[in-house]
Amino acid sequence: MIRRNRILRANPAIRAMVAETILRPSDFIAPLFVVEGKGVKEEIISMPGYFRYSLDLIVTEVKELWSLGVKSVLLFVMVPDNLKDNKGTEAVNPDGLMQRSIKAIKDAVPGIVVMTDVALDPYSIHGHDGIVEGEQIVNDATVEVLTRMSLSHAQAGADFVAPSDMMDGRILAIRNILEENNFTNTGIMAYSAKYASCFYGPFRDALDSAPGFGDKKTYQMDYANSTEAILETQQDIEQGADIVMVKPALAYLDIIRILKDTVHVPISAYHVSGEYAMIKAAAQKGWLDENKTILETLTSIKRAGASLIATYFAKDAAKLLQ
Ligand SMILES: NCc1[nH]cc(CCC(=O)O)c1CC(=O)O
Ligand SMILES: [Mg+2]
Repeated sequence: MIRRNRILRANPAIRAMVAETILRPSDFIAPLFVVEGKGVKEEIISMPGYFRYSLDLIVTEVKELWSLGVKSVLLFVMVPDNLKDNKGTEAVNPDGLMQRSIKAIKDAVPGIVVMTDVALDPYSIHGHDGIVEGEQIVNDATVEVLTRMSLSHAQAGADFVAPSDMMDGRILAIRNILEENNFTNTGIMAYSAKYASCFYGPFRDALDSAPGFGDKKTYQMDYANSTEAILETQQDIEQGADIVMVKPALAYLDIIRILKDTVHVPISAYHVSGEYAMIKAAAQKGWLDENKTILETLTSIKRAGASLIATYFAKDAAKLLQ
C-alpha cells in the first residue's frame, strides 16, 4: 500500500492537526425568548432545558453567554393576546417588550451583537407573518409595517434586524428606511431561504404563535426545491442583505452548500426548535449522547458552509468548547 488513510486518524493530536472545521463560540447566535414580568423563567414544554425569561433574568443569561464567548443574541418576544391585532400595532411600539429588551441588553452588555426577529407572527391574531385579508397574506402592506418595525428596532439600538417573514421586496424597503433615517451601521440578516417546515413546531409553542388557519406555504419555500433558494438569496443580497440565512439547517445542508459556492456574503444557518427538540428527546431517553450529538451536528452545519449558526445549543456548545 502506498497510502494508508488511517495514518491521519491515528490519535487525537494528529486528528486535531488535520481537522478542517473547528467550531468556536463566536460561530453561534443564541436565540432568546423574552416575556413580560419579573423573575420569570418558564421552561418550554416542547423544548426541554430551554426557557422564556423576563427582562431582568434575560440580562443575566446574556452576560453568561458573553462570558462564554458567544457574540450575538437573536431576540424574540412573547406578546400577550390582548396586544395582538392584524396590523402589527404592538410591533412598532417604542416601549414594546422587544424595544425594551434591546435597550436592556445593550445597556448590560454593550459589546454583544443584538439581532431582532422582524415578522408579524408573534403580534398577529392570525399567527401569520404578515397582514391577513380574507385568507391571503398580503405582501406589500406587510412590507410597509416591517420597515417601520425594523426602524423601531434600530432606534432602540439593535445591531442587526433579521426579517424572517419571506415577503418579497422587504430587504430593499428595510434598507431604504434605515438609510433615510441615518441608521447606516444597522445590519440586515435576511432569512433568505426559509422553508415551510414542520421543524418550527416547538418555537410556535414557545411564543404561542401557531397559525390560526392554513399554513405558511404561500410565503415560506417548498422543501422540494433548491433552485429558488439561489434566486431568493441573490435577490436579498442585491437588496442590501449583509448576512443571508438558510432555515432549518440539518435537512437543508445541501442548500447551505449551494449558497456557499454561489454567493459572497456570510451565510448563517438556523438550527431550529424542532431540531433541538429531537436531540433533547433522544438524549432524555438515553438513546443518544447529547453532548456528542450537539458537537457533531453543529460541526456538520459549519462544514456545509455556514459561518454562523443560530442554535438553542449556543450556551451548551460554548461550554463544551471552553
Ligand atoms: N417568523 C417567525 C419565526 N422566526 C423564527 C421561527 C422558527 C424558529 C425555530 O423553529 O426555532 C419562526 C417561526 C415560523 O416561521 O413559523
Ligand atoms: Mg425573498
